[in-house]
Parts: sequence; structure tokens; C-alpha cells
Amino acid sequence: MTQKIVLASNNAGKLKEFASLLGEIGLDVRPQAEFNVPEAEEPFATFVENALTKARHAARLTGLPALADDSGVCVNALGGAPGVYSARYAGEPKSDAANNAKLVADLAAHADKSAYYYCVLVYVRHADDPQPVIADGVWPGEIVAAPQGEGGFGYDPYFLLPQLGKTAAQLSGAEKNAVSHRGQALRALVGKLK
Ligand SMILES: O=c1nc[nH]c2c1ncn2[C@H]1C[C@H](O)[C@@H](COP(=O)(O)OP(=O)(O)OP(=O)(O)O)O1
Ligand SMILES: [Mg+2]
Repeated sequence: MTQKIVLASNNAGKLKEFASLLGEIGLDVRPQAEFNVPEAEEPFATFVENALTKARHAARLTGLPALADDSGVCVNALGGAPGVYSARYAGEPKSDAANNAKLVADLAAHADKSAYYYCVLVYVRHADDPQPVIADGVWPGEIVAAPQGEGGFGYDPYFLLPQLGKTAAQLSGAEKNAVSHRGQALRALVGKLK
């Protein structure tokens, strides 16, 4: 029987990417909304702490193993900002449009546009699992001032892959998953679960 797992995220863009990534692996992964799990607080200054708290929260409320993703875009000229604060960079309520506008404005005076996406995944077998399984991934690129592409989510229309001459939003879902921070992290995590 396939093990049912709860995916501790409410981000529709992430859920779509996980559905395609996890479909290949044969895990039965259900978004936490199916179990009416409300959004967890993410008070910490590190990605891994936030991911762990999200995973524990979903596992505690469902009684199922849980997988959480904490991720963001880190811009070198901005000292790594927005980083762990990417989702709320422009304040509450969360808005991709406001976040992207603030990022472009904050970076306007800087010549160095280099950045990277970071993703950490945490898997807990139960809420008090003393050995969470942790994997991460990094995806380098550059921030551009004008959006390009309709795919992806979040910062993707502004995240250029210089070697490809395309933003992350101009990649197909499969192309993005093959190289992204999230795809890398998930493949590493699955390797550790075997
Ligand atoms: O592949 C990506 N393509 C574009 N943007 C991305 C990506 N990966 C992370 N990001 C951005 C979106 C959000 O501004 C922040 C994640 O924040 P993060 O707290 O991990 O997720 P979230 O609050 O949207 O959903 P949840 O916590 O329920 O999983 O980084
Ligand atoms: Mg979040």
C-alpha cells in the first residue's frame, strides 16, 4: 500500500511542482488543505527551522508523515535578502506582485544582479520524529527589471537563467523541475529515504 503523506504547504505553485515531481516516485502526497490544516507560523531566521516547524505542525494535526518546503530568493547585492523573508518581503498580506516590485526597486542602484533560489525540504515520520530527513538545493540566476514569461510562480518572471537566456517563468514545468532548487532538493531527499 502506498504511504499517504501530508504536504505542509498552502502555496499553489509549490503544490503543482510537487505533484509532478512526486508523481514519478509513487508517493501519495496530499496537500494539507485536504485535512484543513491552517498555515503554520514561520517565525525563524533560518529556512530549515521554518520548514521543520511547518512539517511538525502538519504531522501533529493529521497524524501522518509530513513533508515541508521552505524556500526563497537570495540576492547577493542585498546581503542575501529577501531570503528567508521572501514570501513577505513587501509586508502583509503576501503578494507576489508587491514583492517583485520591491525587489526590482531595491536592486535598481546595484550593478550586481546575481541571485539564487534556495529550497530546504524537511520530512518527519511523525510530529516528534527525532531524526527529520533534510535536503536542500540551490539554483543560481540573475534578477531582471522587466518580467518575462507566464509559467512558474512567485519571483520566476524576474529570475533569469543567463545560460538559457530565459526566466524561470519561461520554462515548462518539467524543465524547471529538472534543474530547480526544489527539484534538486526533492531528488536528494528521496535518495535519503531509500
Ligand atoms: O520556485 C520558485 N519560484 C518562484 N518563487 C519562489 C520559488 N520558490 C520559492 N519562491 C518564493 C515564493 C515565496 O515568496 C517564497 C517562499 O516562501 P515560503 O514560506 O517557503 O512559502 P509560502 O509561504 O509561499 O508557502 P508555504 O509556507 O505554505 O509552503 O519564496
Ligand atoms: Mg510560508
